Amino acid sequence: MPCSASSARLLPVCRLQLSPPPARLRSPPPFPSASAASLSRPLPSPAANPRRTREESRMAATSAPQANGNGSAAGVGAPTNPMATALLTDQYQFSMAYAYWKAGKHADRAVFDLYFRKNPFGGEFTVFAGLEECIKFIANFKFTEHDISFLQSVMPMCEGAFFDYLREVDCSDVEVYSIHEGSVVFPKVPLMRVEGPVAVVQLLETPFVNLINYASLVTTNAARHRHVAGKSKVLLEFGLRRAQGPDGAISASKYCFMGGFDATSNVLAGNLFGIPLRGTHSHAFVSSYMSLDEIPDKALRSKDGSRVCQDFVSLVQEWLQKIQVADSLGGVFGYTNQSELAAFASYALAFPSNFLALVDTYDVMRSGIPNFCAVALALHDLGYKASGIRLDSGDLAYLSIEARKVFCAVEKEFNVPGFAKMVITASNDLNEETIDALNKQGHEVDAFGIGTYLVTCYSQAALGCVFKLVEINSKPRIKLSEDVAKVSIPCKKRCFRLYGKEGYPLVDIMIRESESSPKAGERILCRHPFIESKRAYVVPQHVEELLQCYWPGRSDKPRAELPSLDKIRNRCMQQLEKLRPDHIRRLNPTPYKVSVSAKLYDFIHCLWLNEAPVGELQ
Ligand SMILES: Nc1ncnc2c1ncn2[C@@H]1O[C@H](COP(=O)(O)OP(=O)(O)OP(=O)(O)O)[C@@H](O)[C@H]1O
Ligand SMILES: O=P(O)(O)OC[C@H]1O[C@H](OP(=O)(O)OP(=O)(O)O)[C@H](O)[C@@H]1O
Ligand SMILES: O=C(O)c1cccnc1
Ligand SMILES: [Mg+2]
Repeated sequence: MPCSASSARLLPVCRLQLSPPPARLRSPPPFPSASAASLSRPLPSPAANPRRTREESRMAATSAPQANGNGSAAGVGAPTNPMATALLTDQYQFSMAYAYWKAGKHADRAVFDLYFRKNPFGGEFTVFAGLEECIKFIANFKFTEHDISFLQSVMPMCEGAFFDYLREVDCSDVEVYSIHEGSVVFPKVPLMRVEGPVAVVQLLETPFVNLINYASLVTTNAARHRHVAGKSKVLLEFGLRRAQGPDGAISASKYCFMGGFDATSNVLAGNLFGIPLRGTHSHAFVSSYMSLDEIPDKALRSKDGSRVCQDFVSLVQEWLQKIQVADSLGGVFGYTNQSELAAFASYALAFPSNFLALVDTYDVMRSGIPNFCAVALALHDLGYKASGIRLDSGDLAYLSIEARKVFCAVEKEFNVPGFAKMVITASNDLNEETIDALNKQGHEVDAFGIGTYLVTCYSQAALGCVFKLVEINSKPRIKLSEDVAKVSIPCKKRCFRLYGKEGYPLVDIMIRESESSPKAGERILCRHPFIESKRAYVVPQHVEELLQCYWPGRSDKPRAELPSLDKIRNRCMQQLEKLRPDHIRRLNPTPYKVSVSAKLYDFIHCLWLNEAPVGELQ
């Protein structure tokens, strides 16, 4: 607890014994939960400063300068991060491009699959994100003269004509087929299939994997936090200060919103993507005040404008006295910290319609809560409705329950309808586990502010997406490994999600491009790609083709539109709701089935035998 020279005056003194102080993190006494209405309260309108709607943000991005005509023609705009340019790749991609070129192989038609091998966070689902940024990346893919000079300087061994070739390279002959962004996805199924001249697609490997990896990881993390918190809670992303640099922070804000968060504290993300902005205030604001004398203008006009209270601070003090002597509050509130009261009163004068106080700077129950109630009741006299409190330390279950008890008592004692439903926001190193623990203990938190664990994906550092060659010049290719999980699934494939009678997805199936699609009502054999004994007949009620054309290159396929962030978020929410609950539960979730057709199964194993040299025992 912070302490100043004048601590004797500042420290709250407890007159009567409060309910026993909690042993750290012990289970609290039970208390009825807040009504549904308090939990489903709509988000207050976003920050008052001019901000773009999500649609305007998209339009602005769409009109961003284009590096080449192709991107412009596609009208998809520039990547969010201006560092996402053609040089943002690993050096070995250029080495390979040169070797392909030297061998006259650079224009060979290659097909690569982008997929991951294992769901993150010990779960059995992943949310796919980052597609829009990949499409923006290829729409703008072009080497500038500056890039070419740099490449010449670092690859002096390469023939000059190679750089003339690079000057002409763009993604106009590349095709990208992708699962819709925001979809729930599973290991081994291609999230994207990228086709094109092998040298060019090879250059795309690193940036594509980079743009998908963290995006999908953090979206999944956000979706997991949403799942554990439940639909009715407000989730605020507070990670900017803790994220891995500005790009990590901006990406986190965008993708946490996609994964089900309601708002962010990150102002630039609000501006770029139209994500609702939310925020409270910090401890510094509270501790910057020393006394009530620091408030020069104490006047506050009533909400309806009909009258002016000349001394709002005195009104607050009157209310504090009433709280201190109120019988129904059990006379538990003694002397509160007056510098905290000054900070709250001052904040209320600045934001009378959105008053929210951080109540844990000195002592939550002995000072923060009564001071908050005094200011909130004074605001109520003038027709305003306070928003609530934020708890940022201590036992959040216990404190939220105790705070709610006080709000209920105040509502009754002073006949202030709605006071009991004051929003309680909690923050402080929250994550899936702590929210789960709070749920198990019982709590009265309405909104969670989550930073570090969410945006750094603390419990898993990377998703581990890979980009593997599956076909070249129409010849299927395979990558073998001692570890079966790492053997790639060859061939240009089409992928389908088969839904069962109850509307849940049953299994994803990959088939060779030449095979006919699975059809609703028709029985199909689904085989585990590598384990012979694992197979099942499925009669789907509904069949969904997963890979859609998002970048047609020179083909005449229609291009799927990139949806708005809101639409992607809705897709994510809906897909998670459609998934069988045992696939998303936290403890021992059931793996979702991923399969191949009988033909593809046979082909994989035939190619495997062909490519694997037969060992010889001596
Ligand atoms: N009832 C609870 N059950 C489980 N975990 C909780 C509960 N209440 C709080 N926590 C978590 O316990 C941890 C408390 O951390 P710590 O002891 O460092 O913080 P504090 O002392 O309360 O706050 P600070 O150090 O910021 O003053 C946080 O991660 C918080 O989210
Ligand atoms: O805890 P996180 O999930 O990362 O959420 C963000 C945190 O950032 C702020 O305080 P900060 O951590 O900067 O200071 P504090 O811990 O001393 O409050 C805020 O009060 C949260 O506690
Ligand atoms: O607005 C807040 O309360 C906030 C924002 C960022 C980090 N911690 C808290
Ligand atoms: Mg902290």
